[in-house]
Amino acid sequence: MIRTDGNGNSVVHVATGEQYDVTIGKGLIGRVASFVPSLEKVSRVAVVTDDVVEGLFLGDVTDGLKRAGFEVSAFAFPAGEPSKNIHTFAAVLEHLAEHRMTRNDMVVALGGGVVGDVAGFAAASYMRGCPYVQVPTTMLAAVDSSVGGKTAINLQAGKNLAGAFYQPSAVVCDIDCIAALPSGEFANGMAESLKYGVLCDAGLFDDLGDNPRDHLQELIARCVNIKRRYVEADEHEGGLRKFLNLGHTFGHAIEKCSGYAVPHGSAVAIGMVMAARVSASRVMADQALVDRLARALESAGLPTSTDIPAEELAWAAQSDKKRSGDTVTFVLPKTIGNCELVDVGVAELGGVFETACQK
Ligand SMILES: NC(=O)c1ccc[n+]([C@@H]2O[C@H](COP(=O)([O-])OP(=O)(O)OC[C@H]3O[C@@H](n4cnc5c(N)ncnc54)[C@H](O)[C@@H]3O)[C@@H](O)[C@H]2O)c1
Ligand SMILES: O=C(O)C(=O)C[C@@H](O)[C@H](O)[C@H](O)COP(=O)(O)O
Ligand SMILES: [Zn+2]
Repeated sequence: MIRTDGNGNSVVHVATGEQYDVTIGKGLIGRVASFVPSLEKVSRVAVVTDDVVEGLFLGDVTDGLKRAGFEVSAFAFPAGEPSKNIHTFAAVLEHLAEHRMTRNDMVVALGGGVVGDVAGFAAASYMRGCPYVQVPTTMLAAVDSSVGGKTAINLQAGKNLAGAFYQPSAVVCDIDCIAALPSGEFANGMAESLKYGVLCDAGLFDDLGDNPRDHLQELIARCVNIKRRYVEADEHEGGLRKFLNLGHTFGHAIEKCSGYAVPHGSAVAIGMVMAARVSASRVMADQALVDRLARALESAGLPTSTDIPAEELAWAAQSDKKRSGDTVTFVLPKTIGNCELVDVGVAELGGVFETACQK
């Protein structure tokens, strides 16, 4: 459910084991503390960010936290997916220890999905878990990565191979930050937003095509509310939550094989079109679905194909986390608004990727 608070912010309550609110509105960046419950035991706050977001919003966030009475430290690492590794993770942990953070003190993840995943995993691990707050500044982080408690880093073998399920204490999304995003980064967030439409909401899929930057608060709240439903029903991904991986088995392989030159949102966009092609080849969907999905993604400024050879992608997909024994789970769209989980044998992966890559 989406409610509106007294100040016009949209609020989505996430009722996982640890419950929290996602608050979406204007001008929130300097008031993060006012959206976090139970702060009485917190005295120190460590803001983790990247070196692009540092120059944009770190001052506002730290000033607000200091005004609220906290001792504040900051740690910024180089922006981008290549930083989502064990060295950055270790450096964040060392920062928390050097600043004498206790298990009651709080981490603030200020930035996009990379910051959220690394800082969230550090919060999950530091002293076996300290509270953290997600402050998403990209569209992708606003609609997806800041909600649901998946945290992770990449290993040499692939994407998100080490991590934890660890819910934040609050998510505070200032749409003024999202409005300031360059178009390429906004587009990456549109891929995950359109994903929700393909999964379960054809109306959202259409509405996202209608000048989304003019309706940011409403659209972000609708996306978060959809993610909430999957996460509440299946917090640790035993079944239903697997649907949120639409486009990701292909997408993670594209990211890895490109040396992370293809950003996550763009890889998911290509991956969703690949999934639709595989659906069509199995007569689960028609070609019109492939074309409609590709058109929507292209209109949002996203790529829909890659030149990486199918066999390289199939090889990378074998180390995907969604592999279980000798099968890999794919999410295949049937219509806009309806998808199915399909297990594919590892021996069939080559053929699936050949089909997926046919333009
Ligand atoms: N945990 C989850 O559930 C989940 C879900 C989806 C994606 N992810 C992960 O999220 C990551 C992708 O996140 P992303 O797309 O936000 O990438 P990102 O964190 O790398 O951010 C993209 C770029 O935008 C910059 N930036 C951030 N906010 C900005 C702003 N307001 N204005 C200008 N520049 C800004 C960043 O510095 C960075 O250079 C991937 O690692 C992906 O695996 C996780
Ligand atoms: O929250 C989820 O569940 C998701 O799958 C959201 C995805 O968009 C996200 O990219 C996630 O990190 C992928 O999950 P993974 O378990 O395959 O790493
Ligand atoms: Zn994703």
